[in-house]
Amino acid sequence: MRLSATSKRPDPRKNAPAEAPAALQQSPEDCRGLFVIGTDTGAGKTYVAALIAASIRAEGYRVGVYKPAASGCNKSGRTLVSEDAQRLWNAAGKPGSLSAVCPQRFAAPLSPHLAALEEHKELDQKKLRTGLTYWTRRSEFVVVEGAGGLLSPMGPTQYVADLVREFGFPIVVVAPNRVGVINQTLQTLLAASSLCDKIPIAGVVLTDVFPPEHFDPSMPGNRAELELRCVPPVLAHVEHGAKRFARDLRWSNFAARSIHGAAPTH
Ligand SMILES: Nc1ncnc2c1ncn2[C@@H]1O[C@H](COP(=O)(O)OP(=O)(O)OP(=O)(O)O)[C@@H](O)[C@H]1O
Ligand SMILES: C[C@H](N)[C@@H](CCCCCC(=O)O)NC(=O)O
Ligand SMILES: [Mg+2]
Repeated sequence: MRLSATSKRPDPRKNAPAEAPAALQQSPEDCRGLFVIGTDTGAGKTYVAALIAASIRAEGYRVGVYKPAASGCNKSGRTLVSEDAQRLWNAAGKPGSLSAVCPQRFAAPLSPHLAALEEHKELDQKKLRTGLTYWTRRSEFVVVEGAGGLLSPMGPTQYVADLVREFGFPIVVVAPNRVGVINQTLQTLLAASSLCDKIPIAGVVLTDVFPPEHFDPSMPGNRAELELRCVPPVLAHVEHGAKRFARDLRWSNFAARSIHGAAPTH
């Protein structure tokens, strides 16, 4: 770790300052990260990514959170608010600035580039990538959340998978505990191994998106089925409403530096 000021880990019991002082800025290539993808939109990425960010923060690290673009944002006065960005930012302890968590926000609940077009704008491909540097410069760890699934479009010819490949952080696949999850998870893992073949897959996290009263008979057995069929490990099963992971997982150990040395800056 090449921190210019100190290599000592901050005391997790003390409130970290909202903004890391300039002296704590580090080389972006030292930042370790995870890229949280889902089997689909609404799979539970934000819920799980927030728990991961909070867990790494509780280990005592400075955590950044990044969502390259969000759609389906709500209007608050004249600005568009991404609920995902807010949740991630809160979980990470409100580091840096909220607008840097998700610099490109659009209203329509569509693929971000189509949502941008609805507003007569263009999704800025460069900013999707450079926005990450804000976090890699000031954080020991960064948790990135995609939009939709791995093959959800991020432009006319671009996909979430392109960002996963370019950022170079290990993948966490979030899978919703409902009937259909086996097929969706295996398809996502296949797509990742084909489109992002150099990127390690840390594992799968199953999450109870529905409360117990929405029981479907696949729910009790989905974890075992996934464990049987997936090559990467099923790292966790997050129960509905859980505030933390049931098992004490050190998420910092699953995160890694970008395989490219540094995440892209252009
Ligand atoms: N373990 C859980 N307990 C309670 N609610 C959950 C859990 N996991 C997911 N959810 C809920 O399921 C819904 C979908 O989850 P979430 O918003 O995290 O999905 P997403 O994959 O981030 O979606 P998007 O593609 O819009 O980013 C949300 O209402 C979320 O609160
Ligand atoms: C509107 C959704 N919630 C999501 C975008 C999902 C795009 C899915 C496109 C597709 O795969 O068909 N936006 C977001 O994560 O910010
Ligand atoms: Mg989300």
